[in-house]
Amino acid sequence: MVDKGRHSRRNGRAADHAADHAAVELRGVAKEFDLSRRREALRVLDGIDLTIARGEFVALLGPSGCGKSTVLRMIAGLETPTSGSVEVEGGAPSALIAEHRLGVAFQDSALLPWASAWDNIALPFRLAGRSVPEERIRALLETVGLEGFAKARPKQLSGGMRQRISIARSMALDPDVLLLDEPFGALDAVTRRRLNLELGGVWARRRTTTVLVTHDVAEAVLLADRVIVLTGRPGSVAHVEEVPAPRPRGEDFTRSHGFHEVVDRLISLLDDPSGGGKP
Ligand SMILES: Nc1ncnc2c1ncn2[C@@H]1O[C@H](COP(=O)(O)OP(=O)(O)OP(=O)(O)O)[C@@H](O)[C@H]1O
Repeated sequence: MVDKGRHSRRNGRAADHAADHAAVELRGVAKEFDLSRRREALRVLDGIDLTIARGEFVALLGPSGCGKSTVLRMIAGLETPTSGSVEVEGGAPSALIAEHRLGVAFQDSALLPWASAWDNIALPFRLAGRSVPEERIRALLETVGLEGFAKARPKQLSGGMRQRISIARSMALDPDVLLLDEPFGALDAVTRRRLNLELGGVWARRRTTTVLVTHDVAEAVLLADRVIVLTGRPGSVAHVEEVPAPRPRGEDFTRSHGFHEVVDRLISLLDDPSGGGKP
């Protein structure tokens, strides 16, 4: 079992101060991209307010291009907001990254092509200057169903298998905040559902604060405490859906009336041509 109190003990008063803060907080965030070919900047996001509590799992849904990945990239410190603020664990994302407390698995997460699955998953330990705990790497390979592929190089694996390595790698250091951008996108439906259930269990037990971008409404409802529907463009929060079921959730939840009711409501919101059914 993971000890979430370790940062409090390690960082003393700094952690006490951070305890006053949400895990992730976006306030009045807008994002514009300057495109040289256009006279006006492209306003991708506007007026995004989002507070994510410690241990909460939030899924971001919305039409293609509404800015979901941009939100995630700002939380990861890979983009800066044009206006507004983004705080992670009470500070700038860069502070969390420097302490190796942020895990990311993005669609395009590059694996080291010359390194084995094992070494790719072990990479965060090496980057953090820590010794590689063999048992942990073995357990992570097993969690993502790749126990027989420890020595395989990325090019010997399918796209879905590479994604699973990225997921395992993002979890390696047991981060405080986990950012996942369509991590299951290249998987077949059966493997996707199996991993949803299995990793959903792991994340719920560890209470890792998680932000997941997905196009799969059922996946969002199965995994998340809250589903945020963004509408475009510029992207803003159109709807917030609380999923009133304790995590971890099993297959019985996916067969329940409550699950299907929420999935149907979200699908009709996303289907609304007026732009995501603003309440
Ligand atoms: N670095 C960039 N430079 C210019 N435009 C960008 C950049 N990054 C994203 N955009 C634009 O911002 C908009 C939102 O992109 P983003 O990837 O955040 O959307 P998304 O909701 O995640 O889309 P999808 O669901 O298709 O992955 C798009 O119009 C995209 O072209």
